[in-house]
Amino acid sequence: MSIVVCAHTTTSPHITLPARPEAIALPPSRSALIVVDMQNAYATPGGYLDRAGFDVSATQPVIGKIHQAVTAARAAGMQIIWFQNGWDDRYIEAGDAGSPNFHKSNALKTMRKQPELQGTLLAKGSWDYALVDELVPQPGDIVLPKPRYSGFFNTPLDSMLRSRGIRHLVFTGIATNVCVESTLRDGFFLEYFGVVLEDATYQAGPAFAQQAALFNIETFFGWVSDTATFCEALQN
Ligand SMILES: NC(=O)N/C=C\C(=O)O
Repeated sequence: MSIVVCAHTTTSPHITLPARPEAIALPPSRSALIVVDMQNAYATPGGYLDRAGFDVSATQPVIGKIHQAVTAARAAGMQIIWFQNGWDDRYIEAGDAGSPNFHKSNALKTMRKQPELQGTLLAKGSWDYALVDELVPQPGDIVLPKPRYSGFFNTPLDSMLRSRGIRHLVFTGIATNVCVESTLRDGFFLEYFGVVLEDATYQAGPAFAQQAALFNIETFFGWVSDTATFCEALQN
C-alpha cells in the first residue's frame, strides 16, 4: 500500500509527487515554485559567497536544474516566486550592531575585513545582487526582495500566497542550509507544505551541510524530491 500525503484543502486537480519520506499530493494551480536567492552573490565566482571563502564551483548544474524546474512549473500553471537577498547600498536594512544580522552575516563581515568591497556585496542595484544571467523572471512571476534569511520575514510572501490560495511550496535555490531551510521552516509553522528539489539546491559550506539540511527537512519539516521526478510528475 502506498501512502500519499494529501492536504485536503482544495478540490483543484493535483499531481502526486514521489518524494521522501513519502509521496505528496500537489495542486499545481495552488502551488508555488520558489527560487531562493539565485543571485551572483551565491552562484557565481567573484560573488559574495566566493569572496567569503565558500566553494561555488559546483553551482552551474544547479542553475540548469532550476531552469528546468521553473520551465515545467510555469507550463503547469504554478506561480513562480524569485527571491533576492540583500539590502540598500548603505546597509541600513541590514541592521546595525544591535542586530544579530550585523554580527552573523558573512557578507557584512567580509566587507568589514575588506572595506574596498563596501557597497558592493548584496547591495541592491549591484552585480552581486542581480539574479544570474541564465535565470530570467517572466511576466506573471513574482520577484521579492528579502532582508533576512527567511523569505517570510519582513516580506509580503505570506499574504501573496494566502490571497492566491497557495498552500504548497516547492523550493529550489542557494543555500539549502540557510535561506532555503529557513524559509521552508517558517512556512511549516504557517501551515505551508514545503518540498525541496534536492538537485536544484546547493549548500553554503561543506557537503555535510546539504545532507544535514535535507535530513532535517525530510524528517521534521517537509519533503525532498528532485528535478526530473518533479518535471515528470507535472507532465503526467
Ligand atoms: N541565500 C542564502 O542562503 N544565504 C546564505 C548566507 C548569507 O546570505 O549570508
